[in-house]
Amino acid sequence: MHVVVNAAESVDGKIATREREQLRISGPEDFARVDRLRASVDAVMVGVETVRSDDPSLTLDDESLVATRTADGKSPHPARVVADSRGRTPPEARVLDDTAETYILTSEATTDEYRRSLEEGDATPIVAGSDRVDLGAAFEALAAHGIESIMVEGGGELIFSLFAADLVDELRVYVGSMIVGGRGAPTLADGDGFVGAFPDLSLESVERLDDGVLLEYDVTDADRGD
Ligand SMILES: NC(=O)C1=CN([C@@H]2O[C@H](COP(=O)(O)OP(=O)(O)OC[C@H]3O[C@@H](n4cnc5c(N)ncnc54)[C@H](O)[C@@H]3O)[C@@H](O)[C@H]2O)C=CC1
Ligand SMILES: Nc1nc(O)c(N)c(N[C@@H]2O[C@H](COP(=O)(O)O)[C@@H](O)[C@H]2O)n1
Repeated sequence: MHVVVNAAESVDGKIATREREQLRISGPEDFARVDRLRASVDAVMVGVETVRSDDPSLTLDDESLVATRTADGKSPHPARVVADSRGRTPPEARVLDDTAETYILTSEATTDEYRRSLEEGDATPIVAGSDRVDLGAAFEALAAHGIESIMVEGGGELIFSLFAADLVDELRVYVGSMIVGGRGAPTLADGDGFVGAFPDLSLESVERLDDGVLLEYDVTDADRGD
C-alpha cells in the first residue's frame, strides 16, 4: 500500500481549533491540489473523529477529475475509508451516502449487528485488531479489495498512529498563514508522541500556494525506538 498523508495546519501546527471545529486553512489553490491528489489515489481515509466533527464527503469536487477517472476505467470517486474501532460513525454521515464506495475499518470491539447494519447501508466493514484498528492488517485487507494507494487526510490521532506503525510513504503539509493556539487543539500528529527517535523525513519540495506554503516530504526511515 502506498500511503500519502495530506493535511493543512496553521503556522503553530494546529489542524483545528480547541473546540475541534473545522478550520478553513487552505485557500482555493490548495483545495484544488487536494482534489487532484484525491483523484490520483484508490482511496481517501480519515479517522472517525474527523467524520464526527467535520462530516466530510471525501469525494471529488471537480467534475473534470471525475470524467478523467471514469475515462480511465476507474470508479468516479476514490473509495472512502474510516478508521472506527468502536462503530461510532453516525448513520447519517456523508461518508455513508451512495456517492462512492466506503470501507469502515473496525475492531473486534464492534458487534456483528453493527457490521450487518453497515452492509445493509452498502458500506463494507473490515475487522482488523482486537480493541483498536490494526492499521497494517487493515491495509492488507484493503489491498485484497484492489486498493493499492491511499491518501490520509487526518486527523492527528490517526496520522500519529500511521507514523508509529511505519506505514507512511509521503507527507504533504499545507501551512496556512494563521495562528490558532490552544494547548488542546489537535495538531498534525497527536497520539502519545515520539520520544528520542522520530520519523525521518526528506524535504522534497517547497511551493507557495495561496497565502501559505506547501511542504512535500518523503518518509525515508523507520528508525524509531517506541
Ligand atoms: N486541517 C486538516 O487538514 C484536517 C483537520 N482535521 C481535524 O482533526 C480533528 C479530528 O482529529 P482527531 O481528534 O485527532 O481524530 P481522528 O480523526 O484522527 O480520529 C481518531 C479516532 O480514529 C479511531 N481509530 C481507529 N483506529 C485507530 C488507530 N489505529 N489510531 C488512531 N485512531 C484510530 C479512534 O476512534 C480514534 O479516536 C477534527 O477537529 C478535524 O477538523 C481532520 C482532518 C484534516
Ligand atoms: N486540505 C485541507 N485544508 C483545510 O483547510 C481543511 N480544513 C481540510 N480538512 C479536511 O478536508 C475534509 C473536508 O472534506 P470534504 O470537502 O467535505 O470532502 C475534512 O474532513 C478534513 O479531512 N483539508
